[in-house]
Amino acid sequence: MILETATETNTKYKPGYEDILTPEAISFLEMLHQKFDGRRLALLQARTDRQKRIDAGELPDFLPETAAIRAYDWKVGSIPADLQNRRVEITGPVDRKMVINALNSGAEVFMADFEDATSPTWQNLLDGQRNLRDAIRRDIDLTVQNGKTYRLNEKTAVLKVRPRGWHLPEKHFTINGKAISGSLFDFGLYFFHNAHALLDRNTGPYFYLPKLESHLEARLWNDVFVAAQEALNIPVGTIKVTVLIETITAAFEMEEILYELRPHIVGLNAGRWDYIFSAIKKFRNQPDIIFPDRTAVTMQAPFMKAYTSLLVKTCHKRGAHAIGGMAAFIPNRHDPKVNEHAFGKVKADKTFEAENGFDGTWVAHPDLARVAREAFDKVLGEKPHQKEVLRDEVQVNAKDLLNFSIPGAEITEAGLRLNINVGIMYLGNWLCGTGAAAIHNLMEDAATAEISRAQVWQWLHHPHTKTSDGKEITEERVLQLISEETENIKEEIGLAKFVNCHFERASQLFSELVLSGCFVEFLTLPAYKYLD
Ligand SMILES: CC(=O)SCCNC(=O)CCNC(=O)[C@H](O)C(C)(C)COP(=O)(O)OP(=O)(O)OC[C@H]1O[C@@H](n2cnc3c(N)ncnc32)[C@H](O)[C@@H]1OP(=O)(O)O
Ligand SMILES: O=CC(=O)O
Ligand SMILES: [Mg+2]
Repeated sequence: MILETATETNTKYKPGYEDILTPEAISFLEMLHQKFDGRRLALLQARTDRQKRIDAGELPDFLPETAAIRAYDWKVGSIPADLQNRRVEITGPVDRKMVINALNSGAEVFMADFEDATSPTWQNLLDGQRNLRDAIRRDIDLTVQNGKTYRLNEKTAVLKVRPRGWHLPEKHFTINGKAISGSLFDFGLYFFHNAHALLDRNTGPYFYLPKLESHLEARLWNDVFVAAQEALNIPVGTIKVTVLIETITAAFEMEEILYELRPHIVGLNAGRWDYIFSAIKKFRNQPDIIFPDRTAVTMQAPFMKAYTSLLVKTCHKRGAHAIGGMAAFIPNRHDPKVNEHAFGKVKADKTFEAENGFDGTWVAHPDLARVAREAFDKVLGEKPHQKEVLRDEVQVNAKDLLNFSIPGAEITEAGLRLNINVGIMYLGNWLCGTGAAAIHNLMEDAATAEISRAQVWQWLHHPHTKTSDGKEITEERVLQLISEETENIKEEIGLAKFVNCHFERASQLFSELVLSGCFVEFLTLPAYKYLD
């Protein structure tokens, strides 16, 4: 193993977890940090600079300087046998029970999530690393309080891991006084401990990459992978990744992202929730762009249809898989009516994706795997994917990607109230260490909650925005609704949870996020200071 730590380092971290934070693993993280953190910070600055240009009226477009990449004939690298059929991928946090349940769910793939579905407490992250390490080695039996035991089935899903996005620091692990990036921390520890073990088991180190905003950010990941593989004497190209196209700027650089990562990339995923959030965020200061109620921004909205069709076309042109996103409807084993509703909604969503040319999709809950499978089986039959469907008829231009009109949709009082309720509910759960929760029978995570708070911000900061009843959305009105919804939440969850999980703080944080004159880039950034 070649681990060069070029300069003296003064590394500090929270004690405990010595089995994960071994001296060798720490050297590996130091190497990644020293080599790549400067570039990461420069790319984050580039995001800020670009936002200023967008605010000044510059609209995203396909890049003239990379026209050759889009014009020439090339394909992504080889795709391993166990990533050929990805028709159902379950996602979930890295909690021990959920890891076992997800691996046993019957889905082809399990994406273990350190990102949207995880509140990044030190304990969640390090326990998560342990859980994945043990799962790979099939040493993960568990008995819970009620006596129920969990162990892995003979056949389990293929494991992928989603590290945090480039913007998040890991404050509990500092090198020369600087927090390491959450991305490098999550990726680095998982890769260091498991890459060889995965290869010994005829699979590989597979990842999902979230929230990229440009192909230069993809280039950084590619360079990280090359360095990581070289350090562990693993052939370059062994790591395989799927990139989430979940920012509006990345939608204009899908070919370039595939190109930058071509030794390592096997697919793109349509991360719909962050995509909607990104559209609201990037154009928040444009006076003529305003989004209606969250429930009205569906996959049938023109800009969502344009982006998903282009994603399928781009992937298939380059030999990559196109993977669909998350329908947020969650079943409830104790309520047949909720179940029926969720199954119907998910069936429609997955059928639309399969017919649109996607090769597979995400589900949020084990009980949804069957519904998604049926929809994809119907279109794929025995084939592992449908990459031969080139979608040549799809002609999507910049105007289509930026056409945010949704005919007939409105901003309503109910939509405003729901955004406030969900935003506070989610933040309270997150502060309490839970990164994904069923709220009003919908899966809520960091991406969906971002939409809720970004909408309230936008409606408040666009002058004279009114709900459909003609009433203006003012600071006083929003504060009144926040106060009412905080009381409703207290009643719903009970005083003990309200107090123990700091829901009052969640409510305060939500107010600050929506009232702030400056839009806060990610809600997880200010909230992170409260996490242990
Ligand atoms: C926008 C995006 O980024 S989407 C991707 C990120 N988001 C996610 O991954 C969310 C994934 N889903 C979840 O976390 C969960 O389904 C939730 C929180 C929404 C609901 O979870 P619960 O309230 O526990 O659901 P429910 O009580 O119906 O669960 C029934 C069983 O299924 C298990 N289960 C539910 N969802 C999952 C999952 N995604 N993975 C594994 N097991 C699961 C539960 O652990 C429970 O197991 P048990 O019977 O052995 O105790
Ligand atoms: O990560 C997925 C999304 O929809 O956001
Ligand atoms: Mg996301």
